[in-house]
Amino acid sequence: MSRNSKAEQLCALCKSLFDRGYSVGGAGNVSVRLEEGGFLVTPTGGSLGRLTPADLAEIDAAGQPVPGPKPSKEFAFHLALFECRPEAGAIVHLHSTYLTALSCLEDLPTDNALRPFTPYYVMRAGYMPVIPYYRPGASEIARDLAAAAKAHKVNAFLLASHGVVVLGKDVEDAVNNAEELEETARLAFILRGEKIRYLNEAEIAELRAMAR
Ligand SMILES: O=C(CO)COP(=O)(O)O
Ligand SMILES: [Zn+2]
Repeated sequence: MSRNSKAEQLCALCKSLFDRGYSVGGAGNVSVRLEEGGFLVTPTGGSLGRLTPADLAEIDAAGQPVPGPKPSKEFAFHLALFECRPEAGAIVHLHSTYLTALSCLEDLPTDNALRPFTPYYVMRAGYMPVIPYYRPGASEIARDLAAAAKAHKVNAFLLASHGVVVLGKDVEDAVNNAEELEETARLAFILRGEKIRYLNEAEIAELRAMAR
């Protein structure tokens, strides 16, 4: 897909996320890998609901911002993930309500924030390791995400007390993964206190094989 089509698609899907309440205020950022090298990233501080291609920031293949709109303060973690996960074509970071609520729970298991109880969570995310809390924009987020992305071949990471980071083959895939995860977190809260039938190891293994 050309740079212009990717820019148009990124803006359209950011608006779609904003319109449905997955992002509010200036929260969240989205990036896409360009075929010619480099990346487009949403600008810092702006709403995801009102972006045009001219508002997008560009990072060159060497990881340096191209003169123009200032990239998200989280672009370092987007780059770190693109570097260690060459199959990822896009990254979505959201403060969506239920995933962020989940990220605020004390004593989350660091290897996986959500034990699987539906198949699409396993197929789209795998599971969801937790990165400790750091202030937004801190370089430690990039460091810890890179380490986690090397150790766990999954598409989603929960940033403690902050939000979620989701990978996908392209922007559409990353957005679909993020939507599925938010819905899974919502279900987890709806089911709190209920006796949940979790998927068993054989069921999870079958789903992981399908997702490959
Ligand atoms: O979600 C955010 C920080 O974690 C938003 O920051 P940016 O506006 O710089 O992308
Ligand atoms: Zn954030």
